[in-house]
Amino acid sequence: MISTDGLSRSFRTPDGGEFPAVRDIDLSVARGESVAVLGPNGAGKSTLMRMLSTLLPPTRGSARVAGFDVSSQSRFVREHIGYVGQGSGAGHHQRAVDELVTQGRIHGLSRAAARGRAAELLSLLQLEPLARRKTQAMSGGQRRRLDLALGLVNLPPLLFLDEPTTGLDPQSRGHLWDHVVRIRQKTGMTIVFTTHYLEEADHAADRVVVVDRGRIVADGPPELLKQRSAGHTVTLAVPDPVAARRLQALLATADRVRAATAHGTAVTAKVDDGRTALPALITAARDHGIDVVAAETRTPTLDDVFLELTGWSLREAGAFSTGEAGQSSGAQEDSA
Ligand SMILES: Nc1ncnc2c1ncn2[C@@H]1O[C@H](COP(=O)(O)OP(=O)(O)OP(=O)(O)O)[C@@H](O)[C@H]1O
Repeated sequence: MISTDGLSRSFRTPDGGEFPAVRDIDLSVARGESVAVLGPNGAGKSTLMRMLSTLLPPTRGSARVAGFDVSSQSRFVREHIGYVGQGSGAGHHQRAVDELVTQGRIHGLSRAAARGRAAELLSLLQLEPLARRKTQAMSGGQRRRLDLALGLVNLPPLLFLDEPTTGLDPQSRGHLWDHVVRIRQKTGMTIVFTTHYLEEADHAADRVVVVDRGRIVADGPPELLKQRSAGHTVTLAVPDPVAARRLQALLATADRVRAATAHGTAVTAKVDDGRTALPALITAARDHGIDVVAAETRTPTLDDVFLELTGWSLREAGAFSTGEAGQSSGAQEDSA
């Protein structure tokens, strides 16, 4: 369904230079797959999606989508895809049903067929009670559901969703994904979506492509990410940064520790079982004359997963915000 070869996109910088937003992407997506493109702000996710959906020409490399070249056959590509961009694409003055009918007409449906399609989609996305409501009077979650319906008007075999849940509360996010999963089960549609949220990728994707600084740094089923992040994270606070670096060096070679990172006066260690490791690590520190002033154990966050995959903390790589509990695990140069 999608096949790219060295797909790249650079942007001109104000000083006349070039900024490589997407670099040498070789990606292949099979018919019926659901693929999550995961990464921090500025990683290049939207740029990649916009190239694949013909909204932005590549500066190098090529891509075929639904059997057509995105550069030379963009019209045919567009006939085979749905695209739901970031933010609300829905207009602000029409009623929901009219938005859908207009979109159907744009896709070449007769008025009657467009009305029929609008009714089907309103039902599918449980928007029937809101059919006559103007979009500016809808909640964020309702508007995103309408956006999703708009992306489905031409019954595309391939749907692109660019951060479809940004700005929604957790309940509305879950609700929207339930719809996407159901539509996919019903239609067998191929779906490619971008997200910041590991749990969304886990819920709705067969495969996760992690993008960092314009490149693919990991590609595989969500289990791959979870396996990488299995276990616990133990954080020990010590009185000063020198003690933290000493403790990091000590823990980096300790039996139970898979990786250790120092950041300021905190040392974070990746372990299989935090409950048994925590007392042992505190004892090891004290045996070496390092005072531990505070300690905590927690399950890994997406930030930890990303750190393991890329050596970068998501929070440091961009203005990343998940709303999840948890702290940044440490600076790249401090990684053990
Ligand atoms: N039209 C543009 N002109 C100049 N730079 C751009 C343009 N579009 C994107 N960029 C830059 O390219 C990089 C990748 O941006 P992109 O929007 O693809 O990232 P993203 O992974 O989708 O981020 P986010 O999660 O914030 O949406 C960023 O550094 C961005 O500033």
